[in-house]
Amino acid sequence: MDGKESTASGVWRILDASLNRASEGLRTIEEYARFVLGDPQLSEQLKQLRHQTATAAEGLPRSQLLAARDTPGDVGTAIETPTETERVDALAVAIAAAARVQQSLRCLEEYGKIVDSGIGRAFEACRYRSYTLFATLEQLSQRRDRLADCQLYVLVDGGDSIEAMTATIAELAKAGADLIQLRDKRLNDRELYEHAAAAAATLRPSRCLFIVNDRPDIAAAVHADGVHVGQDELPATVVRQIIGPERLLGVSTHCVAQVEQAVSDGADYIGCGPTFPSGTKSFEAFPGTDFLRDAAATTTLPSFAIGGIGAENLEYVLDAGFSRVAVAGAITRSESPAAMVAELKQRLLRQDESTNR
Ligand SMILES: Cc1ncc(COP(=O)(O)OP(=O)(O)O)c(N)n1
Ligand SMILES: Cc1nc(C(=O)O)sc1CCOP(=O)(O)O
Ligand SMILES: [Mg+2]
Repeated sequence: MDGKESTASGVWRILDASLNRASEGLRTIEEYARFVLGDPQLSEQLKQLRHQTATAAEGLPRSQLLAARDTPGDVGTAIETPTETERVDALAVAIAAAARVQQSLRCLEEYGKIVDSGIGRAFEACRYRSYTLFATLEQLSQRRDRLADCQLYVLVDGGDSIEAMTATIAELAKAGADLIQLRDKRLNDRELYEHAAAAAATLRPSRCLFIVNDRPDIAAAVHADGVHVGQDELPATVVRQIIGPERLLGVSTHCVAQVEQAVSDGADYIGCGPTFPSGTKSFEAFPGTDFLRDAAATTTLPSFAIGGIGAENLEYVLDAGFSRVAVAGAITRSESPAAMVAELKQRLLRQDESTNR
């Protein structure tokens, strides 16, 4: 082989190896989105990118790629970096795969230009698309991580004053509430914003997440951790556009069809209820614990049972397969809110340990 020929064969070997690396990496990431995150939208988008990459590769004759392949003669197969053999968790696997995909797409783009400038452009489009998709994957994974250990969600209203409300939520967070939602239908926009800003500032140094009910605009304005919307508020997909990729999005569900819709709309968690008659909000129908069982069988998304739940009926919720609850009256109407938070939390944690969630 003369110098020219060996350069040409080297280029085909790069293209062959890069194509294999890109498609294997994309499949690795797709499996994470599908089986770990269980996110239908992201899985579909990753699949589309895998297909787009395969389409871009149609410009590279397969016979030529195969003819240039020489795995035993590859001087790089024996080179291993220390980090290559270590992956701490599934996300680390996906992130490492994402880095390999981007490097491979860049190689395909640059060396593909030698074959045909159109091929370079096709792989460039794949690379740009991968940046956005991989960022979405990491952001989604981070949101899920934040919720992973959250079990007790407390809904509070604005109280008699901002000072009284912040004192209450600080106490609840200290006692073990994992998430606190500001839900107050009496306040006007300005008042709600001021209460939410104070609540967000109070909880920011704690490990307790702060969620605003109903209002994505206010959640974003006060830098809350997330927003919760029901079936009568803006659609979840629109809410996501308002709050961005980093904030949590919770959706109320009352039947299995709504659970499925919330999952496909990209909710980070769902509320499932009403479970029992509630002193906080009146309902005409109660899907009850049957719905909790159905919801638990439908999704792996963090799911909080809600509606009339307290120490006296928690066992029925736990029996239905839930180890997460959202409560208002059981805490706020208790003589000792902090003690009630501690009691519910302890029982939820015990349930979690026994079922090894
Ligand atoms: C955690 C959680 N689950 C359900 C709800 C109820 O939301 P929605 O149906 O929108 O009713 P309102 O709370 O707005 O009256 C919730 N707020 N939180
Ligand atoms: C606001 C709300 N939404 C529900 C639903 O099922 O969607 S139940 C509910 C009331 C929650 O308060 P309490 O714990 O006092 O019953
Ligand atoms: Mg609502």
